[in-house]
Amino acid sequence: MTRIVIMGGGPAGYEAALVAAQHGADVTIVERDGLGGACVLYDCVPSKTFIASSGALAKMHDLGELGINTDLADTTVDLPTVHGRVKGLALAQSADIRARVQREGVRVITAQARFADDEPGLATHTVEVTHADGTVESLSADVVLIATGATPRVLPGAVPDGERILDWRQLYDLTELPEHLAVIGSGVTGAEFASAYTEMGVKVTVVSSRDRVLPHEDADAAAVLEEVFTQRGTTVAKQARAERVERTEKGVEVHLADGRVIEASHALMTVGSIPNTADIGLDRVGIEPGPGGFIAVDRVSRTSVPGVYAAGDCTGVLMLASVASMQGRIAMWHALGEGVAPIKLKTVAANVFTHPEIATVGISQQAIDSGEVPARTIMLPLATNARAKMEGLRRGFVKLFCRPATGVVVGGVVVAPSASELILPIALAVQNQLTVDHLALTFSVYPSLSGSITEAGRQLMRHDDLD
Ligand SMILES: Cc1cc2nc3c(=O)[nH]c(=O)nc-3n(C[C@H](O)[C@H](O)[C@H](O)COP(=O)(O)OP(=O)(O)OC[C@H]3O[C@@H](n4cnc5c(N)ncnc54)[C@H](O)[C@@H]3O)c2cc1C
Ligand SMILES: NC(=O)c1ccc[n+]([C@@H]2O[C@H](COP(=O)([O-])OP(=O)(O)OC[C@H]3O[C@@H](n4cnc5c(N)ncnc54)[C@H](O)[C@@H]3O)[C@@H](O)[C@H]2O)c1
Repeated sequence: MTRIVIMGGGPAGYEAALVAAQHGADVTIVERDGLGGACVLYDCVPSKTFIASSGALAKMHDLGELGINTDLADTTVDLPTVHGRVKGLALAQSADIRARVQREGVRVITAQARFADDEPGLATHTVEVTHADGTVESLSADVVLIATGATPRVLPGAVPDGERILDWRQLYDLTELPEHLAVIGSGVTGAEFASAYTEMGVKVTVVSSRDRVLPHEDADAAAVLEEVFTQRGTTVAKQARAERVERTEKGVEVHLADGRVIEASHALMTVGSIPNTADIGLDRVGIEPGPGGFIAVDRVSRTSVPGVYAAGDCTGVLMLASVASMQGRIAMWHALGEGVAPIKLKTVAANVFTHPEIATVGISQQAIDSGEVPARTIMLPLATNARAKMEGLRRGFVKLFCRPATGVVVGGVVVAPSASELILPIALAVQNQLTVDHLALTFSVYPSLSGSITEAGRQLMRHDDLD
């Protein structure tokens, strides 16, 4: 029986464990915290639960237009209940995952894991496991999966103190909403929290080191979000690199590299994550971490060392829970000799959970505009969609991209309140190489937002294509 040890019990680790157990391997997960990993306990799940509450408030802002009068001044946020719900759901989901993997026969050890091979190049690997009480156990493995995830990056001049200078994992310990939150970093994490706290009625200033929010996302989508921010009174400081954050009597001062100073009551640091690869004994197996400490893997999650695989955020390959899970499963299928297709990153669907949401799949507009990928494109504003008008939605759009000659769908973007749900038909088309004709001829419900997707397909149909 193949002995598999998995370091880390996040989506990469636990999904891998389920696959390996299903294929009859002897599987152990070593997780120092709780199953579900940082994803379930501190990052993805808590943030989306918090956003569910802020989203409920966001909807109330727009009710007046639909003829429903609400007194927003009378609406209050019961923060202990919101935070209690965030933490409770995370713990419950972690417990569910633990029960599920244990039901499948996986051994779960709550401890810190590191490689302890006597020398690199051995066929059997040794994983040393240190329990909280200091006792040490040694595990032999034919295959090891490194799935240790990542941790918030700390700027030396802005070390989180859990009171005024916070990382996103400390937010749910606040007893009151911040009066004025400076969000440092405008990547996906920063944008999501800036949007959520804005909806919660908090004054927010986003500190973006670039010329816009969401520098890695679709530029038109980012522009919509900036419009919403402006409308709701959220400020975006652009070309603003935070050098340090100092505590003052009343709150914090964010000192920017160009000399500007932003005052706020709290600072939320969202300046990225670093992989948890520094203290896991990589040198004992002969793995040299790449730039930033990430572990290089191929498309079936192999590292440079036989018998050692890596998956998830510690590899730096699209830091998404869905990608981590798929990398973990692929590693196990490969290790156990099952037929496996290498991961295809061009088909990954992702969503930014702002209001409105921004969902993307496949080739980006930027790759098309730069000439890297030839494609025909269409952008339909939601304002032209009958259902959107009924719902009072003025912002947002559907973009669809297809190959010039064949009409095969290669990507798309949806900006809408439920973009995370609406992106699926486009993702299905990209994954299965469907054409714009397939979308065009599909019945969508009338009236519906998804009607804009089939309409985009119709507008990209070209019978006179000679290329
Ligand atoms: C605020 C935020 C929101 C996000 N929202 C989304 C989202 O909506 N959708 C999405 O797809 N992705 C989201 N992500 C990304 C997603 O959380 C990560 O991609 C995902 O957690 C990666 O899973 P993983 O298994 O690689 O690592 P993790 O979830 O980080 O799990 C790794 C686990 O390994 C443990 N570990 C580390 N070292 C050791 C060791 N030596 N021994 C034992 N255990 C160890 C850690 O304690 C941790 O529990 C979000 C990220 C952030 C920061
Ligand atoms: N909804 C989701 O799926 C979701 C949510 C959150 C995060 N994630 C994923 O997690 C990964 C990390 O995202 P992230 O947003 O946490 O990190 P990131 O690295 O993508 O963004 C951090 C941003 O902070 C900026 N920055 C760094 N130092 C700065 C400074 N001193 N001053 C001002 N700005 C500074 C960087 O330029 C960058 O734009 C991404 O791959 C993302 O897709 C996904």
